[in-house]
Amino acid sequence: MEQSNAVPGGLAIKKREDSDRVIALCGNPNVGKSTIFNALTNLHQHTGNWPGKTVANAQGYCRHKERGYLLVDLPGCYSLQAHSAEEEAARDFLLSGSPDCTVAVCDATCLERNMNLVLQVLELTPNLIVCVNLLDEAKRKGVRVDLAKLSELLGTPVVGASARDGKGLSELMDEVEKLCHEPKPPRELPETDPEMRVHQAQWISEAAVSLEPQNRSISRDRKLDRILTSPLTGFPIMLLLLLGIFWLTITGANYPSALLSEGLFWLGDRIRDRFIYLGSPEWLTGLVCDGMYRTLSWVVAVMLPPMAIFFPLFTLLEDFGYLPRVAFNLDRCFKSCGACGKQALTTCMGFGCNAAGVVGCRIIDSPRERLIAMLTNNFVPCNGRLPMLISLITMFFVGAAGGLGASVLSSAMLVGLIALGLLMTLAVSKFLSATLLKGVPSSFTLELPPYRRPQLGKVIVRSIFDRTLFVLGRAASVAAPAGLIIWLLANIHAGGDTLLAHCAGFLDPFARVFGLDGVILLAFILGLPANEIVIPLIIMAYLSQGSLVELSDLTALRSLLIDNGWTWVTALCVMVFSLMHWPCSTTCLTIKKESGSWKWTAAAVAIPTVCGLILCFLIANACRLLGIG
Ligand SMILES: Nc1nc2c(ncn2[C@@H]2O[C@H](COP(=O)(O)OP(=O)(O)OP(=O)(O)O)[C@@H](O)[C@H]2O)c(=O)[nH]1
Ligand SMILES: [Mg+2]
Repeated sequence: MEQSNAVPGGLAIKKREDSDRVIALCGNPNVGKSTIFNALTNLHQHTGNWPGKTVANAQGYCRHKERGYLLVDLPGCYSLQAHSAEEEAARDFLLSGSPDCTVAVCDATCLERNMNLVLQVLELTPNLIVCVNLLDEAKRKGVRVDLAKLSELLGTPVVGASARDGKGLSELMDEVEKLCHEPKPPRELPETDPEMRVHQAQWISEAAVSLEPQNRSISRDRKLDRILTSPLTGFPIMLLLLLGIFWLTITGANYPSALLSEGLFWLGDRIRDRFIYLGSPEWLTGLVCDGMYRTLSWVVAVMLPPMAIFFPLFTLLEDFGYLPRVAFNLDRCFKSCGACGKQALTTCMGFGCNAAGVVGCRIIDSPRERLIAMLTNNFVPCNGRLPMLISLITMFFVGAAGGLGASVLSSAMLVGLIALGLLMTLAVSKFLSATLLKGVPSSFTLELPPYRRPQLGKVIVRSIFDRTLFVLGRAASVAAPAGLIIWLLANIHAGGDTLLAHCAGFLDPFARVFGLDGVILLAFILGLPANEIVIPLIIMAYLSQGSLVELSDLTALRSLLIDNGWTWVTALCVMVFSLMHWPCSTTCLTIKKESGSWKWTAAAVAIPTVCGLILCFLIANACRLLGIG
């Protein structure tokens, strides 16, 4: 049986059975709540080494000793006096009284700061378990926590854990079971005044924590911070790291991409033979094999390898704790444009997926700055657009010949494009904060988390299965129907010409003003559900118009594009337009949901599109005037 009841905090609790117990996981940001939640529920909440990843309550189911538990992962908060939307979500859920038991997750390396929240929750409910997490890190830093003493002082069960290695979780669930099935009677605790609580927290943690004198890892963190966040070295290192990531992505993806497309096309031919053998009518063979299957193969071959390399590399940096340092470096730039430095974090999330970046904007407290961050998130290319940019750079600017020089040049061009996107983000943020969204930038404190050694194997597996295959699945589910539409457009005749020719012809004069053509613009329009399918659609459309060539590699693709009138100027305009045009439909719907307004959603569509069109117009016409391209 499934039972559902809405509770404050924006979450409808869905129990499988009446006897299921509800467990809330609360705690300061970045202490490992979602890691514990994922380990117990086998779900995939976003984890990473920076505060503020979880922005809304999430729930998952787990069984322990034949009993069912519903776990609720709450956004991190420092206190129950909610200052931001996600703190409010956490507080409302705890105050609603629906959890049977609350687990307060603490960071063993800085217990004192965590104690404040623990004491506040304790005033709210006696059914509390304190989970002291990150014990492995504490050990490395010479911090020792006396768990028994802590339990005695707090009067609640205390469990130690290293959640990332799965240690202590079974003990935690044992305590949860005990507490859920023998709940403590409510006790009347007077509400402590905040200053008293601070002293109490200090006193408790001093009594329970002992420090070994030498502490090399803290001084190592400081040294590293001095290099990574200094005004002199911070920016060049950021650019070099980005260059390195793209270089690895481009060089690493080349060979598997070619292999995949060869394999998939070979399979396509076999499927076609089978269709013919079974006597399928020509239109059906064309529809399935040339329309749906081909588009799908292109999406898989072009997207899978770069994504399978880019995502793990990016996640490694995220888990290492580099992203907040990027935010720190870019803070001054964003602030001088009237926006919030935390926007750097949401911009980074946009690299994975713009919709995720938009949801992540909840970490920005001021509504004005949050809106600016949402409206400009699309200026960073998401993973659906990166492979397209990479293949165009390879085909038109570097040559598919390969070699170290070529791949470094490709990466440098990509970094240049991303720098352009970032510049546009800043320029548009400045424009918005001077016009429609006037205001003074608010100050914020962004905690720089300790550097953590990422778990290489786990990161690779997690980013391939959780992220790459998810994004690919979404793209593929759109690619097949889009392939079908383009095939139908290319094969249904009206008035002596195909529908595709009519549509492309209609758009052509307008598109040419901006250095594009009708087919390209049509592909961008049909690519609204997912950017990944734009290039496959362009290929399909050109192929259906002319002779059918076997497109086994980028050289063949380049000839196809050149045969259809492309020059490097066209490629440049397509790249710029890909960087700056309307967000995909998922991102648009997310912006509507987050901003609650169709007006701002329309602005989020119009702003990048207008910027892209202006830039393309300038590029195309400057080249035309100068007689180049
Ligand atoms: N060394 C170590 N790292 C851990 C442990 N538990 C979690 N982490 C890492 O700590 C970071 C933060 O973990 P999350 O689970 O995302 O933290 P959270 O409390 O959900 O964070 P927010 O949602 O931002 O409040 C991640 O990089 C984890 O891999 C642990 O026991 N040991
Ligand atoms: Mg979390």
